Amino acid sequence: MGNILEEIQSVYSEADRLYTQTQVEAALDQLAEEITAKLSTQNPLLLCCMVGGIIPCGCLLPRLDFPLQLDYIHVTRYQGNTAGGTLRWLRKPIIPLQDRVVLVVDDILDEGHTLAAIMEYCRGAGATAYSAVLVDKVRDHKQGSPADFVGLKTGNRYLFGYGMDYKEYLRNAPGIYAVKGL
Ligand SMILES: O=P(O)(O)OC[C@H]1O[C@H](OP(=O)(O)OP(=O)(O)O)[C@H](O)[C@@H]1O
Ligand code: HPA
Repeated sequence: MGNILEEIQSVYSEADRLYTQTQVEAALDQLAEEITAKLSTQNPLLLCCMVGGIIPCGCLLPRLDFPLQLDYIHVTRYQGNTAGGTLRWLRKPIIPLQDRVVLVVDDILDEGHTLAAIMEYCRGAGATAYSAVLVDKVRDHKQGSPADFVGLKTGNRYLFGYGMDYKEYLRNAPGIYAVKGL
């Protein structure tokens, strides 16, 4: 246990901070404005993608001052690793999606596999589905469509903070950071 905590501390202290907390909060304000303009009269169902979506979704909710419902979905392909693998479906939403406007909220769009699968699932269940991500990582090969609402863009580095983890730690880091060397 000692070793992992030392590793986390050293990753944190050596990381590059790409966006400060103030910058992320400003991006969340902007994201919420765009979502409000598009969905405030649509009685949307927000789907928080666990685990990383919990912070962006939790930050957005009080900024979305109109009627909406909240449920969550849990699909994972990184499982504490810094490279993605196969998708594992751990939890589907309980609230029916048929004929609903759904907004899927996640922390990051990276290779795109996770969001593409979730959007396909939502549309297959009869929803009109939109997506919102706090971070869109700019990279060559992306699966699926771009997100409908994007907070911030980054280069192709391994990130943590505001929901994004390094080995399941550092989701709570108050800013968006890139791991040194990754
Ligand atoms: O665009 P992709 O390359 O598919 O990666 C993006 C997904 O990866 C992360 O989830 P992860 O599987 O790590 O689960 P977590 O939310 O529990 O960290 C992140 O929260 C996104 O859902
Ligand atoms: O850069 C990342 N950081 C954390 N989790 C992720 N899931 C996909 N890409 C990332």
